Amino acid sequence: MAVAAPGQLNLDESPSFGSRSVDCFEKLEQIGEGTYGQVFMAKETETKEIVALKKIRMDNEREGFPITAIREIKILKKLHHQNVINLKEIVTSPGPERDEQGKQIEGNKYKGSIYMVFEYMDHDLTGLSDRPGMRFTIAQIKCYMKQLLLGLHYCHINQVLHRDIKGSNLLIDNHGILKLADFGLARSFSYDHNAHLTNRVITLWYRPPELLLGSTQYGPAVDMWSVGCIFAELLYGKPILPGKNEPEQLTKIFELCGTPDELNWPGVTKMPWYNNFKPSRPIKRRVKEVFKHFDRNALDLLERMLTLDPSQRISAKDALDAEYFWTDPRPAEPHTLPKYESSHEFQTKKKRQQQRQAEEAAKRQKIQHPQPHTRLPPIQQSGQPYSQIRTGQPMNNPHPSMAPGPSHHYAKPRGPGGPNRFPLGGSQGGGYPNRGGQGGGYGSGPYPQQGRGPPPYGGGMGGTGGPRGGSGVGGPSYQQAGPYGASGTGRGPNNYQQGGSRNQQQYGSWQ
Ligand SMILES: Nc1ncnc2c1ncn2[C@@H]1O[C@H](COP(=O)(O)OP(=O)(O)OP(=O)(O)O)[C@@H](O)[C@H]1O
Repeated sequence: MAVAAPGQLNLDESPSFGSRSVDCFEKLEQIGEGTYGQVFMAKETETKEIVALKKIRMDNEREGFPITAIREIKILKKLHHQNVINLKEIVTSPGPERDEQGKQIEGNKYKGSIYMVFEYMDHDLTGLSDRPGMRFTIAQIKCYMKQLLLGLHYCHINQVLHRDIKGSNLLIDNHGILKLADFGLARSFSYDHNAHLTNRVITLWYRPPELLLGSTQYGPAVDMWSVGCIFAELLYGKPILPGKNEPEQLTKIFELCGTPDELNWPGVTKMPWYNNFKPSRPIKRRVKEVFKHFDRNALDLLERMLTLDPSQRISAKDALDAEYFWTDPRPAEPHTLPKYESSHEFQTKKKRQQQRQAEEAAKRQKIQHPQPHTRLPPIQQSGQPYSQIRTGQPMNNPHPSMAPGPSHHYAKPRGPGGPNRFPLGGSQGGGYPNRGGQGGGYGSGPYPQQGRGPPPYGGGMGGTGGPRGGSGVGGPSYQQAGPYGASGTGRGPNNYQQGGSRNQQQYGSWQ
C-alpha cells in the first residue's frame, strides 16, 4: 500500500472508509489516552448509536499517515470475529486552511484529524478489575479467558500476531463479551518465511522471555505468554511479573519460572542476549509452589502458558481444549455476567488522581486550619449516602478511590514495526467448535482471595537467591497493590447506570 500524503487517507477500500466527517458524531467523553492518540465515546447523530472514536495522532505529519495506524487499519479490516474489536469506519475532521485556488496556505500546518470508529465497549479489563470491591467468580474468569483465547486463536490462524495483549487492550461490554483491541502493534506473520521482527514489542510485564533475550524470529507463542500473565493476574489478583525494566523483568521471570538451559529450552544459550542476562546460578521453577492455591486444572494450564521455551508453550487452540474449560464450574455464558457501570483504565486512573488531589488539598487546609475538636465525627459523613448513590459503592467504603488502590503503570515500550504486509491466510471465522459432553469430575478447588494475599513471592526471594545472588542489585519489588479488588470483599455492586458518567458539557467540537 502506498503511504498517503500528509493529511490524506488512501485506503482504497469501500467508500465509507474515510468519506464521512467526524461531525456526524457528537463527542461525549474521553475514555482512553494511548500512545497513539485519545479515545472518545461519541454518538452518531443520526442513528444515536454509541461508538468509540480513536483519534490518530498526527504529530509528525510530514512523514504522512502513521505506519502504525495504517497497519492497525489494514489488519482490523480483515479480521471479523465476535472476540475481535470491529472497526466500523474511518472519519476525518476538516483539514488545513486553503486559499481561493484551494492551495494550502504556506506555513499553515495540517490541522485535520483522522479517527477510527469502533463499536463502543463499556469496559477494559484493567478498568473493570480496578473497580473497588470487584471480585470475579471462577466461571467469570473462565468466560473471559475462553473468549480471549477464541479471539487470539482466530488472529493466529489468520496469521496475525497481536503483540500487545494486556488488560487495557481487552475490552468487555455489558453483555459479557470480551474483544481483543488495539492492534497498533499487531502484524502479520508467516510460518514459511522466517522474517526478522522487532523484539521491542509487548508491554514489559507481559513480555515473554524470548523477546527479552533478543529473539527477532518468533510467532504466536509471544501472545500466549501474555495470556498466561493475564490468566495468573485474574486468579491471583495482581500483576505477577511487574518488572521495572528489561533486566528486572527477566529476573522476575527466572525467579518464577526457573532459569532456562539447554535442557528445558534447547537453543537458549544461542539467543542474542543470553550472555548479557545469563543467570549466575540455576533457579528452580516455582510456578506450582507460588500458585499452589490455584485449582489443579488452572495451574496445569498456567504452567503450559508460562513455559519458557516458546516452541513448547501451549497454543491458543490447545488451551481451549484444556481440562480447565471443561470441568466445573464451566465458563459462564457471557450474557449471564453482571452488568457494571462503565469503567476504563483511563477513567479509573483519573478518578484516583482527582481523589489524591482532593486529599492533598484537604491536608493542606487542615494544616492551615487545624480542627479544634478532633473527636467530633468528620463532617463528610453526612454526605456519604449521596456519594454512595453516585458511585454505587458499598457503605463500608464510602470513599472508594481512597482505598489502597492499584498503581497500574503500564510501560509502553512501543517499537518500530517491520514491513507492512498482510498475507491473508485462512479466512476462518466464527468461534471455536464446542467440545460437547466432556464430563467434569474436578471440583473447583480453592480460590485465592483476590488482592489480599501476599505478593506471589512473599518477599521470600532473598532466601532462594535470585540470578544475581540477591546481592542488592535492586531486587524485585512486589509492593504494587493489586487491581483486582485490593480493597474489597464480595463482588461489586451491579448497577449499570447508563450514561451516568457521561459529561457532554465538558467537550467541545472535534479537532
Ligand atoms: N472500542 C472501544 N470502546 C471503548 N473503549 C475503548 C475502545 N477502544 C479503546 N478504548 C479505550 O481506550 C483505551 C486506549 O485505546 P487503545 O489501546 O486502542 O489506544 P492506544 O493508543 O493504542 O493505547 P495504548 O498505548 O495504551 O496501547 C483502551 O484501554 C480502552 O479503555
